[in-house]
Amino acid sequence: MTDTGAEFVVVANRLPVDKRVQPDGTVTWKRAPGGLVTALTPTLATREAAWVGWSGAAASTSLDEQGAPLDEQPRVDGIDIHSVPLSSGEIADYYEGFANSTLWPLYHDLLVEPVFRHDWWDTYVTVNRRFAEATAASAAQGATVWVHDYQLQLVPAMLRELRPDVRIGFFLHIPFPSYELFTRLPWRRELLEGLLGADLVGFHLPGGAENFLTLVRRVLDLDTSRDPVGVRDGLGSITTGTRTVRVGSFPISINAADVADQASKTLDRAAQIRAELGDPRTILLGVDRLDYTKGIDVRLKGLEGLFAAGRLDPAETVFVQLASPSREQVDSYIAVRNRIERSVSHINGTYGTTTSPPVRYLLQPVPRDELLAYFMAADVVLVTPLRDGMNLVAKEYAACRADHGGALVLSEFTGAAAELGEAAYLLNPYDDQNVMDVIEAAVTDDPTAKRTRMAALHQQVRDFDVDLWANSFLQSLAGAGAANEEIA
Ligand SMILES: O=P(O)(O)OC[C@H]1O[C@H](O[C@H]2O[C@H](CO)[C@@H](O)[C@H](O)[C@H]2O)[C@H](O)[C@@H](O)[C@@H]1O
Ligand SMILES: Nc1ccn([C@@H]2O[C@H](COP(=O)(O)OP(=O)(O)O)[C@@H](O)[C@H]2O)c(=O)n1
Repeated sequence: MTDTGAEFVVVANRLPVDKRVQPDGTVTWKRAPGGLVTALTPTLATREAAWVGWSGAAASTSLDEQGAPLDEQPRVDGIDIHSVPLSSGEIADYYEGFANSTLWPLYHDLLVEPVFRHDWWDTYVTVNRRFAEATAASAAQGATVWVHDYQLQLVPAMLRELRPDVRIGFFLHIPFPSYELFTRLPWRRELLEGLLGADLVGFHLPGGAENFLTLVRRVLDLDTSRDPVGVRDGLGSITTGTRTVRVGSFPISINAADVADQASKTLDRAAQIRAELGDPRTILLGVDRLDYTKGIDVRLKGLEGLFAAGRLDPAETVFVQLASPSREQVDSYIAVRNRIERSVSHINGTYGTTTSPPVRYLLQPVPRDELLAYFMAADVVLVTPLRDGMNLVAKEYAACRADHGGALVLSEFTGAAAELGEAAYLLNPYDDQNVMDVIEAAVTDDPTAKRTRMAALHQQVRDFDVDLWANSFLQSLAGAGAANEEIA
């Protein structure tokens, strides 16, 4: 960062770097691979950029050899990192509590009962203020600030108060609920007012944008546009005081060319995986954070039903579930893990042999290359969420399969279904029969029909990639910010 601050600032709950504290107390920071940092790499590379976020660990009080606090503001790969410290109590109340036990289930259609606690809300306000203050301190005069996701919905208004000169964009990565669900929140006004500090509020889908416009109109009694919101176009608008807040739909994507290129280098490993799994006729694959929204139990139940009915042969089928541990202290995550593990062991106990269990389940992070090799080995990838903002796994699989092999089973309740729904094998995860029918069709369908579908999926993700997402959001933000600055 220059003395006067960064011209482009990303604010997200997570930092794009991993902090490692060695036994001798030395600290190193390494770039962490992740969707958001990959998405923003080209933008970050062309400007003086900063990233404000949390390291993922409780704040340490470690000191260096001279007794000074360890550096929490390193520069990594040209990005100024501003680490926002959280105590273990704040992690419990802000991250595990309000973000992931209140907002996450509420915004994901009440898949589990949200918990409403005023003490969690108070910590959410405190932590959002800390993020806003760190951002205000790191942004140059007139900078562009892009705030991300449900953990930080109060930051836009807090930042606007501290720094009226900056352009503020906000993007929500998860679904945005209807009036009926959102208004359960005791803090509904505060959250909407928090978001209205932005010049542009973005969602994956037009439906989320339209829910937001309705809520602002009905809860805050503000004037809003009423026309349908388009994709990357046809923005909605809200008039608040002297400013206009623009509202839009910007479906996130991936760097498809890069994923295809990396995947093409994993073919030997993919063949080896197939052999290690016993060279079955069909390899089915699931790749998810272990989250109750992802419908891992839905696909296990579908598979069990197909084995039980003799529609799939467990001796010729292997289902690999790669699950990465997530939010492990939260009760609903502990419960879904127990459900999944019971189901895996029931299926293997009933339909397996001692040498060939039909389900292979891993609960640990998998290196990127290995993950891509699994995508190349899979005959069918099962993406079966009960609700999901986008789902990048579906897009990554489509990007990998430049060979037009494989098949994608995709839940209607993902954001990705809006773009991939025509060529994927689309299912309703709430309909047991449909889940079985669609998985069976994806396994047994005519190979030419499958190749046609995969060719269309691959082309879709190549045409609508992550640069388009970032550029279209930032262009709309520039327009919205400039219009507000003219009025001011
Ligand atoms: O940071 P965590 O608590 O470990 O959770 C990981 C991320 O999960 C969520 O991802 C969402 O964003 C994806 C990209 O837009 C989208 O494809 C997916 O549907 C969403 O669930 C969350 O929104 C992030 O903030 C978390 O960092
Ligand atoms: N075992 C796993 C599971 C997911 N992932 C990655 O985590 C990301 C998940 O993104 P997503 O949009 O599908 O879902 P969220 O976990 O962001 O809700 C993808 O980039 C996956 O490739 C992984 O690296 N290892």
